[in-house]
Amino acid sequence: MAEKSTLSDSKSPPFVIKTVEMHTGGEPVRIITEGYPKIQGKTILEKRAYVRDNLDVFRKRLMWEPRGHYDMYGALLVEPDDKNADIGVLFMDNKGYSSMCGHASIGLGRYVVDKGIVAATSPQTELVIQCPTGPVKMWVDYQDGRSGRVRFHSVPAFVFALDQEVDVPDYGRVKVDIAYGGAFYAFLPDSSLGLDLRTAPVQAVRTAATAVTEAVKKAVPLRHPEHPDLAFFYGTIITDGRDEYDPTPTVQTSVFGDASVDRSPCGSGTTARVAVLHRRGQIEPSKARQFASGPTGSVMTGRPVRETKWGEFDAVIVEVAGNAYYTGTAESTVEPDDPLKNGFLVK
Ligand SMILES: O=C(O)[C@H]1NCC[C@@H]1O
Repeated sequence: MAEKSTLSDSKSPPFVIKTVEMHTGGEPVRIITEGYPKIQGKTILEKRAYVRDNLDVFRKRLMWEPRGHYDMYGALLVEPDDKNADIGVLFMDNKGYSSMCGHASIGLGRYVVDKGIVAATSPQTELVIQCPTGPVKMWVDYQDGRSGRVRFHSVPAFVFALDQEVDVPDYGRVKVDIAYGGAFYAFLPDSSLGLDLRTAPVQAVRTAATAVTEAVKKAVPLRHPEHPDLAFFYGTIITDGRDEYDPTPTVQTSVFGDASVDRSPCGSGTTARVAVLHRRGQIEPSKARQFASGPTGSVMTGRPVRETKWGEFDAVIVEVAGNAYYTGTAESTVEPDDPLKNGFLVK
């Protein structure tokens, strides 16, 4: 990387990182477009490990305050090593680097088309994004020179455990379903935590979901069909318990990373939840279900498309769709003598 764009602590100006800012259903997507140091590694998982082990200060500077905020989310474009992919992406949040992110992928779908990284075709443009979890195929609506709604098929989603019992301090013994939708999530209804998603303050949901996450992490060793690096537990999604098909949205709040609250319905979580609903016979390919975010009410749709296998797991390809919008651009800078230049979080 050119000296000029390093975020180094050396004397003068030089640090400038450019970003395009979007949101999907209210959840921020900070797309890093210029100024990141060179990322080493052949495979996308090697690149993810490289940024985690060598460049984490850049994540903190862009995700944390004062340039970001507690619940900020970012996407870093990288060279794909999958020859069928149009771009590669690493995801970042307040804690680290996830393996798949639906809301960010929806934003990226538009960005890739609008930037001309993939030539736009009407009525929709097809593209593939290589995520750490694997390839995500996308269709971006494109009409009259404008990109719009985005649909994606992530890697096969699978149920890891149904009705897994865990002891959650302060909440008691609860049953969770655990599923993979590009990342591992636990699901449980609000009623089993003594909450009502429609009225509970977001802080109460954040606290309860985080307690479940900690309990599941302690109690349940995960297995990923291909990579031990992907066998990490990402978050807990509290639902309104309305699992049986209904044309009105079912509400869910996803709490992931370091107790970050998703403003969107959570695309990877929706993928995982559809796998659970499919396993329980509660959703059909012909009837997409609407999933609404607890904090904002924004909606994504999800439906199972076809059954498949991934390693030892019965799996399903899930289609999720949603809308992302641009909110601006930014150039982030650092002054070497700023005592808070590396970012901070106020909890
Ligand atoms: O849409 C998603 O998949 C996510 N949103 C923030 C955390 C998850 O990755």
